[in-house]
Amino acid sequence: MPASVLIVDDEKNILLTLSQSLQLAGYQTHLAASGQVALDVVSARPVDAVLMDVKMPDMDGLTALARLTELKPELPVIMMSGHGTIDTAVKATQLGARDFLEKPIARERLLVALRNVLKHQAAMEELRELREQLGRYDMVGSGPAMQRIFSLIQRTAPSEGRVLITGENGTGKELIARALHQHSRRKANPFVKLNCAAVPHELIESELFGHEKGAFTGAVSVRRGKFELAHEGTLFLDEIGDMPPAMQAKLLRVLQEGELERVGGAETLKVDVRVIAATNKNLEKEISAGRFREDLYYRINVVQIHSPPLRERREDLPDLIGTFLREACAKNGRRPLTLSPDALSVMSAYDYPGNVRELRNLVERLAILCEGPIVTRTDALELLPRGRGGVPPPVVETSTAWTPPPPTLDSAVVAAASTPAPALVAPPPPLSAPVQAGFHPRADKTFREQVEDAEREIILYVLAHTHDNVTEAARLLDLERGHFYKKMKALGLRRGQSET
Ligand SMILES: Nc1ncnc2c1ncn2[C@@H]1O[C@H](COP(=O)(O)OP(=O)(O)OP(=O)(O)O)[C@@H](O)[C@H]1O
Repeated sequence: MPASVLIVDDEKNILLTLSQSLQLAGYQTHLAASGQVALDVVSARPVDAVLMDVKMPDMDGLTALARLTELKPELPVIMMSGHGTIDTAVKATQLGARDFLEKPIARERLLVALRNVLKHQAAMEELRELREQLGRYDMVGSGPAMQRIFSLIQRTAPSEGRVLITGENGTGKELIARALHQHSRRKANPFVKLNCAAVPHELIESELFGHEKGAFTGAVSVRRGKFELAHEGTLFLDEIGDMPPAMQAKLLRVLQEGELERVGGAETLKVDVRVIAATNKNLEKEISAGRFREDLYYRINVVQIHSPPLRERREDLPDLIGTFLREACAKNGRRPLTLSPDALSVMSAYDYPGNVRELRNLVERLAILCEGPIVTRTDALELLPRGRGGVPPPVVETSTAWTPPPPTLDSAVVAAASTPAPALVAPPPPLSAPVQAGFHPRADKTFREQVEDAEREIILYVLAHTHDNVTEAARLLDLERGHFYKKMKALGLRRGQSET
């Protein structure tokens, strides 16, 4: 769609000349002979940029500029004047104008200014989108379920096929949708999301299709809907099972014909959008209950990706916890925490009814509250809600130690593209460390001896984790290197013991 520019000037000749120049350069133009008309146009039509004269009768350009920025803060405005003084230019910039052109305006100068503001606008939108997505693209997990998901993403993303993502809340459905978009041919275009459960039923139509000014009470200006905003990109319809039946019929029409009308509008708009839908409901049951249209189900369910609950893929827990712990420590400005194997087994036994979202929150809480450099079994037990999910296992001797997180989706997809082998992500070998960080009171030892045993275990564990790197081990335990050596000596420890 060509960008549309609103030109505002009380001189008809100027309006026509500028309009002609812009149309020749491929822009769509709207004309307004006064500030008030400009405000009306902007609230009635989608406009991408405004070119406005400063000196106009009735409402001068600077007043109109102030009102415009109030109405549409993101809309770029270029001011122009034949009597331009530095003062006016400064004032215009303070009021939010993106550029200031002096009349008579050379065509080239005008086109450059316009290109710049539109480019800047697009970059800002991209940045906003990127910020929103930051940290949400990397999909962690290397177990069979995640490998199946990676493989489906890899095969489905480049196609135009609609995808239905199913799974409980917090299992990563949105991440999968974003990954599909990121690895599709549409990735340079918008990814737009609508959560059908979060919008009141009476507003969902205007959210999806947009509305004209005055279409209903509160429609004070024209608004593009999510379909229009996602043109040439991807529209992610989250919680589609909550879409009201009347809307399901309208959605079906857009999916079949690629056409829609804004609410209250007569013009038919063509849209090119790939729809990805997600639900935590069983849509087949919803169809049997008469709450979901069968024909819509078949339209959206070309490929189905199921994201299993976390309790059914516990093998991903070490990677997820490791990644979240690293992120949370960095975010909260603290040194990386190390998770003891016993803390990991406590955390692995819990059921996570809120799935990965709950795990992420719990780990962030750990990164804030845990006092020592190592997360112990006690820390983990204190963290988990009581009476829900799995029972923490008894303390057992374990050699399961820290495993670094595997590659993220990006590298996994690349790897899979060059190697058709079934394993998209090869989990790194576990570190073999004879570790036991739990505490068992013993009658045959003094308190001092038991403290020393515990110190010995911690030091051996950290040495195993750092492959016997004493400097790194001391850093992890927050000890001076010299002090750490002394401690090892006092406890009868030497390097190399941790590997045995
Ligand atoms: N495999 C994963 N790797 C890393 N983070 C993940 C993974 N899966 C989910 N998450 C994180 O868990 C949180 C919830 O994920 P997301 O919003 O994608 O779930 P959802 O299934 O769409 O949830 P809802 O159904 O409630 O909308 C996010 O913070 C996301 O980054």
